[in-house]
Amino acid sequence: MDLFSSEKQEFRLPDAELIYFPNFLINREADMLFKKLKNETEWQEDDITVFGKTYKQPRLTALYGEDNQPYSYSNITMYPKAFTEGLQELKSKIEKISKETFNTVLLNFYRHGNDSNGWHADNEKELGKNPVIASVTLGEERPFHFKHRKLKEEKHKLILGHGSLLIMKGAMQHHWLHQIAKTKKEIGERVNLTFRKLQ
Ligand SMILES: O=C(O)CCC(=O)C(=O)O
Ligand SMILES: [Fe+2]
Repeated sequence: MDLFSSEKQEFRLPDAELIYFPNFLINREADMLFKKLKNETEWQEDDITVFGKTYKQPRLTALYGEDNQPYSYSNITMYPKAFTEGLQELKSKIEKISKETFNTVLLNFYRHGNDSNGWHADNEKELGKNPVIASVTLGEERPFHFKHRKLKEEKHKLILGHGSLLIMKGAMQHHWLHQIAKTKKEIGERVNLTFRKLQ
């Protein structure tokens, strides 16, 4: 029996459901997966255009999916590679604990503290009405900031640790924004996976 993976924190928030499993993966498993994903993922470095100016996206990304449906966000269109066995295994484990299903995973590789993911919501049309997003963290822990679009006092931070799983669901992607901010601290690498369901 895995005592750790059943430990669960549920956050009561207006217009959102947030569930956190700090020890979703045991350390040894998380260490192995971090190395494997860091080395074997087909990472890409995309350009983003903001107000007519083009920048390098401040992190590496990769998309894997069960079918060939492309995924577009922030003026970037990504074409999925086929799920690997390792990703498939992780997906099954998440589906079991969350009782949800997923068909796509977007991976982010934060190389250092200057890599980030700016304020956004995962509210693309193809994710359906109330997207369920399952987010796994490996490697360096980073704070995950989230704030309500209208209720200004609703601004929070959750430290996402190595081997953790965060589920965002309900109306969260309509009413809240989230980010991984840059930091000047000397920190290590982090791999994040967000499992999603494209309709
Ligand atoms: O790196 C994270 O924890 C968040 C990633 C994220 O928000 C995204 O890929 O949409
Ligand atoms: Fe996101």
